[in-house]
Amino acid sequence: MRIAILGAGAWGTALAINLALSHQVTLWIRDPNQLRPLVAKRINQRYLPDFPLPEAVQLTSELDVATYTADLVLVTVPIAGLRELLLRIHAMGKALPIILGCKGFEAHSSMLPHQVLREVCAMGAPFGILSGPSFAQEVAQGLPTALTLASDDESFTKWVASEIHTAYLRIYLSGDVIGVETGGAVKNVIAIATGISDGMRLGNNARAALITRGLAEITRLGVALGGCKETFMGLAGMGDLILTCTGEMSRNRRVGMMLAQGQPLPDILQKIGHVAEGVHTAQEAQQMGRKLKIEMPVTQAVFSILYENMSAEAAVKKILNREPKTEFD
Ligand SMILES: NC(=O)c1ccc[n+]([C@@H]2O[C@H](COP(=O)([O-])OP(=O)(O)OC[C@H]3O[C@@H](n4cnc5c(N)ncnc54)[C@H](O)[C@@H]3O)[C@@H](O)[C@H]2O)c1
Ligand SMILES: O=P(O)(O)OC[C@H](O)CO
Repeated sequence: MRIAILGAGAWGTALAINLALSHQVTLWIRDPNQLRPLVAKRINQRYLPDFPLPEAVQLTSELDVATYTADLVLVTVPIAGLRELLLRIHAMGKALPIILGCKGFEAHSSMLPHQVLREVCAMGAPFGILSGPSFAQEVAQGLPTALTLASDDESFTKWVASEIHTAYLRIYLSGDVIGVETGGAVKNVIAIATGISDGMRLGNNARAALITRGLAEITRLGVALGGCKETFMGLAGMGDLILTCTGEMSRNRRVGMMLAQGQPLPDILQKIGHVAEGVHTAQEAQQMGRKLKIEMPVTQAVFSILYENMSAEAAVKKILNREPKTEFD
């Protein structure tokens, strides 16, 4: 199969390396200045160093070249670039089957990735969401990884899963697009919270509490948005939450650890040099929680630290001083 991967950050590059084992892969790079060194060295030095691109991966910064003969398009740009990219695809006038790999809510509209897709490309081509616990470096290394592929179209997910699963990449199917996307978006906010907690050396008990109560608020929001409760116990819910809250490779967790050291957010983002989707998603999730009257104390705490100048110490105190309540709503 011919697969176009649109977005040459860590995630797009890792998927290109993995999928090139069994498919013809073209990797689209938005920035021509990033394309030149990639073509010359065949290593994505900025976003995924140490992993050479197999010869089979073709490289281009021309969107029509990348998608011209593609049987499947995998979108791996950050959510901030999703709408612009989809508008460009739409303008080409082709109804391409698309898998979305970004995690977050769109800034200002609070839309999930598939909602942006539906708004921009109402052309009726099937689409799906690929999510779950997956650090790009480990996928590039060929280490075992399990992902969830969600779509309204079961025959489409079955076809895509049969094509993209490999010996080390196992794909589970789901019909719950909203649940899978909400889990992938909000886990990044909770990972910032656990990073803050670990950076403050609040201990293992505090981290376990944040993960568990974080899962409770992700589930409340996801169900209110139309997701299924059980999805949040799966790979795109609890699975990705555990990975991102505990894995040293997580950019969102690292943002939290640096916030705990008192570093200013712009400096942190510059040092990380990659997207940390939880930073913007904290804003959108906090607003949605308020609008839908859903209790999201951990998200609120991260929002207050990021956008309301609240100290991490004050945020911790506020969470702990809440009235006792029953564990399950
Ligand atoms: N890295 C991972 O382990 C991983 C795993 C699963 C999912 N994801 C998701 O994939 C998405 C991309 O993450 P990443 O890790 O590849 O990011 P990254 O920071 O490694 O790379 C970002 C890439 O997107 C490009 N970019 C930045 N702004 C853009 C815009 N406005 N329009 C188009 N392109 C833009 C950059 O040039 C770069 O190529 C995110 O939503 C992330 O949550 C990442
Ligand atoms: O490094 P993070 O925090 O963006 O997390 C990457 C992936 O989403 C983990 O599944």
